[in-house]
Amino acid sequence: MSGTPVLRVRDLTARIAGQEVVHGVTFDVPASGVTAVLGRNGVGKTSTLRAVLGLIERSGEVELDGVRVDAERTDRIVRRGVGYVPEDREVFAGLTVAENLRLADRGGSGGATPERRALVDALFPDLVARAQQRAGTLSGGQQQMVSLARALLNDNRILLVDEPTKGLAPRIVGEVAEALAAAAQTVPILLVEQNLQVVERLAERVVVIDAGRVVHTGPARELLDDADRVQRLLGVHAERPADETAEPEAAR
Ligand SMILES: Nc1ncnc2c1ncn2[C@@H]1O[C@H](COP(=O)(O)OP(=O)(O)OP(=O)(O)O)[C@@H](O)[C@H]1O
Repeated sequence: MSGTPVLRVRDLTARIAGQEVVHGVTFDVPASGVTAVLGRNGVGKTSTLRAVLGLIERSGEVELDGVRVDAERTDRIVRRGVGYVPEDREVFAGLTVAENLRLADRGGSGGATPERRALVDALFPDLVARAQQRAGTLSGGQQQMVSLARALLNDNRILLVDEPTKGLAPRIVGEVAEALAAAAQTVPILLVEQNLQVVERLAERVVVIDAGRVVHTGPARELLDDADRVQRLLGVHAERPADETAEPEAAR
């Protein structure tokens, strides 16, 4: 891998309610593009993201742009420029789209600038049209766009995006993937994703986790081209986009 990684994770261990769920994971995230975190259900992908953010008890080393942040509180890590798009989207259902975005603005030098607002408006024209609509009345895909837009408003060094296409209809999965691809032109993304077509579309590199441990890292293409290894590591068959009969959800 060339260049200094934006995120270096070394021997990261995480606990939930005293029980260890991530057992010493080590990986790097390059300073550009999309790095996908793959693995079967319940292997510790979400917990790894949450441990990086300090949302759950953890030990080990986390470096952001060469600076150790593993002893810092979540709010400090976020202010250093780590954006989080959680699995459940977590939009404020009773607030409008515009209010959701306004609340997400971190302010100060890392907050929304006119340029960043323009970028978000260009990426999500549907949200501009629905600025006064309550977020709770949006579709799942639109709520995902709000969640992504909130993270993109701020000046982040990296985005941690957790299963953004989960539960979405195939057409909407494509739209979310397009938005992520455009976002990845502006900020490196660490993406938890189970849909291998989306991984193939977006990711340059993969980190595969099994039972709380990293079992494979490397170029996405190399893994996805190796059906036996995909089956062994992920327990699924790699569905190729060219395969018109493939049901995206079948890859989960
Ligand atoms: N709040 C919790 N309390 C207790 N155990 C939890 C909690 N959240 C997660 N776990 C356990 O931690 C382990 C890792 O879960 P995690 O959500 O990180 O996995 P994951 O790979 O992201 O799974 P999924 O693909 O299902 O989202 C699992 O065994 C899970 O049961």
